Amino acid sequence: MALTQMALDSLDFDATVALAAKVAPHVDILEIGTPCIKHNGIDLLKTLRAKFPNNKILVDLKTMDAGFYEAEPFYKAGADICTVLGTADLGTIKGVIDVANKYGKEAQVDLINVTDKATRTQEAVKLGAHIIGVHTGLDQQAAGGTPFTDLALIASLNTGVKISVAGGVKAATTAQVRDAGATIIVAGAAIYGAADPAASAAEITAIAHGTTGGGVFGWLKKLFS
Ligand SMILES: O=C([C@H](O)CO)[C@H](O)[C@H](O)COP(=O)(O)O
Repeated sequence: MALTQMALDSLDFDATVALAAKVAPHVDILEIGTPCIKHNGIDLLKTLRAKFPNNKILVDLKTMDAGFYEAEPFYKAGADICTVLGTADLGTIKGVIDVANKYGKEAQVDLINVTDKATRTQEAVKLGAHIIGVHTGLDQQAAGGTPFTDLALIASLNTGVKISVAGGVKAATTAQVRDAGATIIVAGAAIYGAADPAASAAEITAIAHGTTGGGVFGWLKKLFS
């Protein structure tokens, strides 16, 4: 069983709110992606927080400095999770963890572009990170990257801390990611690029939650639908 997170990566405020309305009933967490939060700012978080009280909201700040100072307004405005870059100084990572704890929320350390992912994960866990983010970014995906090898490495550490996985995950790979140890499965393009985003989100969540197989079962279901 893993939770699902839908990455809202549009730059358009109204289109983001409209897409969130379609997918919110079918996912656990709404993510305001980095380009989206940079373009639209904290007002978008306030709008989504008010409209979707039943979803957790992750704000993908990818903070690189001034962790406590940068993340605090977002937790105050209703974010459940903010991200901080694993490449940042340990003091920055600690700042986001500290402010998350101040508000009873969670901090996610994103391993994108971290060279020694095992060591940084252990350091982040020691600082009290709530979630480790295994992440193959959009540019890395364009060069053929996938998150599977990194996921196997981080899962093998058995830290006991939640693992979020992002990087081109789709319905066909959700079961693989779930079974490899993901606690949170992120999907962006697979949902917003689908003809029916709500149906795509529901399919991915059913597999992540384990209420449908996604493997042979999912394949047979598709064959006969
Ligand atoms: O975090 C992301 C990226 O860095 C831009 O903010 C994406 O939201 C994340 O990669 C999930 O999107 P997909 O890879 O399209 O599933």
